[in-house]
Amino acid sequence: MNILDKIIADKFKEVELKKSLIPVSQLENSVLFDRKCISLAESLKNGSGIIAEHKRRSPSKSVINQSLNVQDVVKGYEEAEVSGISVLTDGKYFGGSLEDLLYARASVNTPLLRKEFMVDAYQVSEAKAYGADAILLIAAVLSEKQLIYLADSAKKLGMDVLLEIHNEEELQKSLNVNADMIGVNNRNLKTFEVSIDTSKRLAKLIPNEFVKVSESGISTTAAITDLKNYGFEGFLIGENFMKTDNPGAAAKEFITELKSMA
Ligand SMILES: O=P(O)(O)OC[C@@H](O)[C@@H](O)c1c[nH]c2ccccc12
Repeated sequence: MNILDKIIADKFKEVELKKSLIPVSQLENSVLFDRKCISLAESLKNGSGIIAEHKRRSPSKSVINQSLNVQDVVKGYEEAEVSGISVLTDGKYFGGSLEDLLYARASVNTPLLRKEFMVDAYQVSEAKAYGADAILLIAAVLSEKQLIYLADSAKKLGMDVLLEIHNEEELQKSLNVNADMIGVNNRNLKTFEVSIDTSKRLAKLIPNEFVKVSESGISTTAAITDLKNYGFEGFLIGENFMKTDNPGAAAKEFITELKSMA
């Protein structure tokens, strides 16, 4: 079993357990469930295009930063004028939680992406109840049918959908999904290999109705300029900011540099 298979197997168990503890009706009755979402896709088009991520650790890097407070991090990101903030909610492999998402929501108005391994519509309802504006769907772990169903579930609740692919085959099964954005993950989740060329190769195959997002392994403003030439409007950056003592300040410096290049 590769790491992705392990994560998904654990996720199925986790979701079943949660369903037995908190019925979906309880999620639907929560305060944030009726909150109007802010579109992440629109925000990307109108701003810096940076989606900054809150990520404490990952299977590929182990510890990135365990000593920060999520509220400070997201406030810093908002001050830096990021277009969106991604909050990892997986506990076992990434050290995140739904509480992180809730605290983030209480701290900022910037669109929030729930970064999670979605396998069940229950998690889509959770995302809404804990304040997300958008969800991630990973084509590598879902069938076309599941992708369509989960995306429709999110759209019904007013959330945007970022659909993640990393090869041609995954793009093929994504074309009929009601997603707002297609994200090319430069990191292969099975081998952890990172190559920005993956984004460049797949860019021309992605229909224009989707906002194009490049994910992972981005650490320079030059990479962004390069990716913009391939039609990308969104750039998901985690480790490059989170490895510093002050991710907000790092994001601010990065975005200031980006602006000076435009
Ligand atoms: O830290 P990086 O290399 O900047 O990557 C951020 C983000 O793209 C990455 O965390 C990610 C992309 N897709 C995912 C799916 C699940 C978990 C994590 C991810």
